[in-house]
Amino acid sequence: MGATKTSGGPGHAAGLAEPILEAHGVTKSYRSRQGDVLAVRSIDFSVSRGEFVSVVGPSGCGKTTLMMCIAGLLPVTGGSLTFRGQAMTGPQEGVAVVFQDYSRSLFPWLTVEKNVALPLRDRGIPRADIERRVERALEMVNLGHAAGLYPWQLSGGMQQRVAIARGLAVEPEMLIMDEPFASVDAQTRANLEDLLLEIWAETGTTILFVTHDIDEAVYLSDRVVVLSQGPSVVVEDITVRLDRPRHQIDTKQVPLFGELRAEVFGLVMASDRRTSLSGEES
Ligand SMILES: Nc1ncnc2c1ncn2[C@@H]1O[C@H](COP(=O)(O)OP(=O)(O)OP(=O)(O)O)[C@@H](O)[C@H]1O
Repeated sequence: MGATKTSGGPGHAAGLAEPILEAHGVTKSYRSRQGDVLAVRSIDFSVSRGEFVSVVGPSGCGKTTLMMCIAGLLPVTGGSLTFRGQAMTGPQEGVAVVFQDYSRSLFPWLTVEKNVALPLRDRGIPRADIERRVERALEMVNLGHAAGLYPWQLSGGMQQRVAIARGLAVEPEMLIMDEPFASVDAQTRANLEDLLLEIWAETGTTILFVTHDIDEAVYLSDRVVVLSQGPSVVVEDITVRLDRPRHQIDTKQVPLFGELRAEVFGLVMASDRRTSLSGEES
């Protein structure tokens, strides 16, 4: 299965041009005892329906902050965010979030199926519908057999699959994933990446994915958005024209994969270096 310079996948089907998310001049600062901390300076980018977009940038540049704003969990300080053309003022029905730390996001006293059902109960979804959605979401992450187990009876990779199932059960139009595979070993990570690509192809859900891993960003995405050192701006928005479906070995051997990887790596390093040379923290 060779990967070439052509594109494919749900994000490249008809309708790609329709933006589901738009960020215009998004600014976010935090109040602290030492004064205001500007985390995000002015972010402009958009995501089309069905796209898989990764966000990378130096540590502390404001990736999580930006995702929290896009999820509607933090108010922006300036600029605007629109989801499906409507200004966002808080959490959206059609958006689900999966965080890195599954050990803190799953409730140990609830079974796997109850953990997955939780956000559906919060949304007042009828019981029969909840059962159907939980079953389907667990099947999608190959955990149908584990519905009655507790999180502490599962491996790290399985727990992260439960967290993904919980996001999928909401049947979101957009799934935000903040370093979801950072806490698992390399082999599990590769398996989870491929599982996520299969789910994306099957559901057509728009995915906004934060990662520190540049190979992962290039491997998974239609586009990689590179942020500067914080307070962040978008320094580059790179289109990944690698064939789909992708393959852990074959895709990574294609020259274009290496070129894209080097380009993204260079941008992140340059941004980091500019900051350390100037001695600026923000
Ligand atoms: N609640 C908060 N109060 C004050 N400052 C904060 C708060 N949360 C984050 N920050 C600051 O905002 C900046 C961006 O943090 P953020 O966690 O969004 O970056 P990040 O790119 O996700 O980091 P990493 O890559 O290390 O996970 C940092 O300077 C951080 O110290």
